[in-house]
Amino acid sequence: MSGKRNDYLSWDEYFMGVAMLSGMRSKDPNTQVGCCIVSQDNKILSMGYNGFPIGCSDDEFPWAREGEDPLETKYVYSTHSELNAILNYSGGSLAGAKLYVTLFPCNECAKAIIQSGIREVIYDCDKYADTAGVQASKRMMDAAGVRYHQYHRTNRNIEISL
Ligand SMILES: O=c1[nH]c(=O)n([C@H]2C[C@H](O)[C@@H](COP(=O)(O)O)O2)cc1CO
Ligand SMILES: [Zn+2]
Repeated sequence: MSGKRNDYLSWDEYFMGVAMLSGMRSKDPNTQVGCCIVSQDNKILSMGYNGFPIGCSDDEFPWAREGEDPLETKYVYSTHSELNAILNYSGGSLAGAKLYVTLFPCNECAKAIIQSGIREVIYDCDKYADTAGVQASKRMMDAAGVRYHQYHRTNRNIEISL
C-alpha cells in the first residue's frame, strides 16, 4: 500500500515561501520585502509587499535611496510589506495571528504589529539589525510580549514555471 508523499512543504516553508513570492511583486529596485499573516490554525489571512500607496504611481514617485531632497527619495512614500499586509486584511481581528516576513520589521511596523494583536513574528533576513529602528522594534516587541524568531532555512529549491 502506498503512503503519503514525504517531500511536501512544511508549514514554515509554505508561509515563508508565500511571503517571498509576495515580495516578488515589489517594484523597489534595492530591497523587495514580502509578508504573509497566518492564523493560529495555519490559515493565510493576508499578504503584502513594499510599495507606494494606491494612486501614487510607481513610475512618477521616486525609488532613489539618497538625495539632497528627502521628497525625492522612496523613504517618505513607501508602505512597508508588514503594514500593507495588516491594512489589506478586511476580515476583522488579527489578534493571536503569526506574521511571516522576509525582512525584520522596522519600529513603525512593530507598532502596527503590536497594536493589531499579532503575537508572533517569523523573519528571514535581519540586515538592518544595527539600526536604531530595528533595535527599537525589538525593544517594543519584547515589552509587548510579541515573540520573534528567525526562519530556519531548509535550502529547498522550488521551481515554478509560469
Ligand atoms: O520592515 C521593513 N519592511 C519593508 O517593507 N521595508 C521596505 C521599505 C523600502 O521599500 C525597502 C528598504 O529599502 P532599502 O533597503 O533600500 O533601504 O524595504 C523596509 C523595512 C525595514 O526593516
Ligand atoms: Zn516597517
